[in-house]
Amino acid sequence: MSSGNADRVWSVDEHLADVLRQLTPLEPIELHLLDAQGCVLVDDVTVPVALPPFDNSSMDGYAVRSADVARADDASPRVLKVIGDVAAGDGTPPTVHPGQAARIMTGAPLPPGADAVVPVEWTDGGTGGGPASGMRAHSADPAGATGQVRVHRPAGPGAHVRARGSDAPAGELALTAGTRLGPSQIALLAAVGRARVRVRPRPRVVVISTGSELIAPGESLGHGQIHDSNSYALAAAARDAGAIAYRVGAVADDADSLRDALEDQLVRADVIVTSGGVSVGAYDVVKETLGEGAGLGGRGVEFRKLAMQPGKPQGFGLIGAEHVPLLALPGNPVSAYVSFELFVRPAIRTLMGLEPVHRATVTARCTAAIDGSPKGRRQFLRGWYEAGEGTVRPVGGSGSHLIAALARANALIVVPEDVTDVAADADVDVVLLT
Ligand SMILES: Nc1nc2c(c(=O)[nH]1)N[C@H]1C(S)=C(S)[C@@H](COP(=O)(O)OP(=O)(O)OC[C@H]3O[C@@H](n4cnc5c(N)ncnc54)[C@H](O)[C@@H]3O)O[C@H]1N2
Ligand code: MOO
Repeated sequence: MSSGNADRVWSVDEHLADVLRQLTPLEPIELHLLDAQGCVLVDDVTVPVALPPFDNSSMDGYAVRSADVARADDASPRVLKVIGDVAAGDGTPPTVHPGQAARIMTGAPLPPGADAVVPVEWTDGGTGGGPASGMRAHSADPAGATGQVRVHRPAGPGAHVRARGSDAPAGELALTAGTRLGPSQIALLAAVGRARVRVRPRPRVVVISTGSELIAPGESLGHGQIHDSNSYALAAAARDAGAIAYRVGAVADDADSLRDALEDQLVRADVIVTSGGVSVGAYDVVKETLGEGAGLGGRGVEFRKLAMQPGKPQGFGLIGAEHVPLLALPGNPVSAYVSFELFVRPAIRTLMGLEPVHRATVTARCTAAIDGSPKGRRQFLRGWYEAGEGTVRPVGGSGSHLIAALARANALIVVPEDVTDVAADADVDVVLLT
């Protein structure tokens, strides 16, 4: 499949729909918790054991029987016998009988017999003096776990006790399928004892830039050469979208080199993104190679013209035995990046099962006039969006080589197909890039 109906001009929405229609979310796999960060859970997770699993203290203090301290006050502190320490992790705490207290640490299990905790600040801390501000380290003062304690304030039943299951009872739904795993969801999974979870994995996105003029950053330029910025931009954008990016260095404008690179990369790719070589020049190697099927199998790549600026020439298809989606983006740096945001990012998010697949679009007041937007093409101008003011201003011009202006933008201003001029202070649609 080389170019389909070469004269047909596709709208942005038609191309996007065609790409997404041909993608299916990746098969779920089981991953360690941290490897699953940012991924979508595919199963409901229930709480296997109550959280917390046992009644425990929320304060450093003394585990008591609440009836013993019901009338304690500064004038007549209640004196209790200290029978030992209960530290966090203690499996066999002593039983607290009437008239007794056990020194207890935050998170330690409430000992049998006790039904409340008195914070150490409400006691003399076993010193025989005034209210304590804390406990001395057990290593420095082992005697603190014995002797007497004077309690100055009452603690009712359940005071400073975190009841078993008060966070999440056993059997309760912890997380529902479809939840994206951020740090707090990972905290909950770990807390309920899950080490691994089934999620849709991050797609492995192989980024290949093409062009015999391209030199790696860090190397000095000869005449006619430029640094390869697209493979960096696209790999970074792929990561930002949630993918694992494999950046392949620039491939020369030579069909055999590109075919070799694709054959090498197909085994590890869930998506392939190329940049350059898709317009109408004599060295447009991506079009030349993939348009002829590349001998790579799959359904082939179709090259199209889109009614957009930048990003007019685009290729899309499924290649190789595994029908790996390949998006061939134009080489101009702004065209490549804008195309990524509009088509590749939604593709990545679709494969991950993430919603929404698109960047947010808002309406904003455009503080400067725009003129000369190409008729019949949806234009995406770079802009700076001020959320607090609800305004946007164009940054740089419309040229698709303006990388410096792109780096100062945080949004794309959308000028519709049927609009060529926008008056200052008119409302425009803005795609937010952050
Ligand atoms: N006669 C016509 N010429 C062009 C047309 C057209 O319709 N008729 N379309 C123009 C448009 S629009 C675009 S976009 C570009 C797309 O060209 P290609 O995808 O074939 O890209 P290249 O020719 O390889 O490169 C274009 C431009 O971008 C620079 N480039 C390429 N790769 C990188 C990279 N990795 N890092 C930095 N810069 C890169 C390259 O040096 C060129 O300057 O075609 C127009 N021409
Ligand atoms: O479509 Mo090209 O991307 O206008 O520069």
